[in-house]
Amino acid sequence: MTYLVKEIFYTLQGEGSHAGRPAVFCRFSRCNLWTGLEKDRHRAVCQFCDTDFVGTDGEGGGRFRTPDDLAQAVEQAWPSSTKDHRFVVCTGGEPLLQLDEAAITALHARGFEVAVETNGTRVPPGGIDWICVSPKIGSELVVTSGDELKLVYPQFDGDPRQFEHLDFRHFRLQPMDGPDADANTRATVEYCMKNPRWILSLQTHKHLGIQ
Ligand SMILES: C[S@@+](CC[C@H](N)C(=O)[O-])C[C@H]1O[C@@H](n2cnc3c(N)ncnc32)[C@H](O)[C@@H]1O
Ligand SMILES: Nc1nc2[nH]cc(C(=O)O)c2c(=O)[nH]1
Ligand code: SF4
Ligand SMILES: [Mg+2]
Repeated sequence: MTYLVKEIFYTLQGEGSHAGRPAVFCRFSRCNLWTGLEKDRHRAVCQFCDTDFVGTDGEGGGRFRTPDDLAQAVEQAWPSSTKDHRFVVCTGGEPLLQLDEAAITALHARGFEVAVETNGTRVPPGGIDWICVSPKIGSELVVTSGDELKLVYPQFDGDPRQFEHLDFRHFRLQPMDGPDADANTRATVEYCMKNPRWILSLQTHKHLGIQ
């Protein structure tokens, strides 16, 4: 199994329940809901993606031939040799197209707690410590339990109530970034205030000007 990775970098988790926590981000290449090419965006299942996940040419990116090669690259991005508080967020692209149990085991062996950001269309391998599912309207959601459900809002036909029966500990609503970001943020604040089951998730890294 060769892992295709767009980039690996150290920053703060910007979103969701772990916002503010130092983390290495491992951004896998490729997604099953969009090619990542602008020419295809209008016909993609997921059309609002804010991320470049094409190729392996980003900071720290590359092709990693073994689980341990991947874990070593993640460890290299962590700032200290102590194993305290090590945290990696596997994202993408869609990380569950590539992340397997062997990679998770290798990351654990180097002391990392492993979180995943997924669109919820692929069954996760065992061993993940924190699963954040962000459903995309128009795709089939197969991951119906996890730690955090983080819905980008608003999505056409995407009434948040349709997810409330699912088995997640935290329900988060994140304003859709893009041309209507300000209006989407106001709508998200209003929705959370009217429906306190949902807690606002801001993309704080974008406001902080960090990766
Ligand atoms: C780029 S995705 C990668 C992980 C996975 N493919 C997924 O969709 O969850 C990481 C997170 O960014 C969110 N996201 C993507 N585009 C966004 C946008 N325009 N505004 C707000 N959140 C966005 C996704 O919903 C997801 O929670
Ligand atoms: N700082 C920071 N936090 C994030 N949380 C989720 C991200 C993602 O792209 O998956 C992301 C990201 O790209 N940067
Ligand atoms: S599913 Fe995730 S990575 Fe794929 S296009 Fe949508 S937001 Fe981007
Ligand atoms: Mg991002």
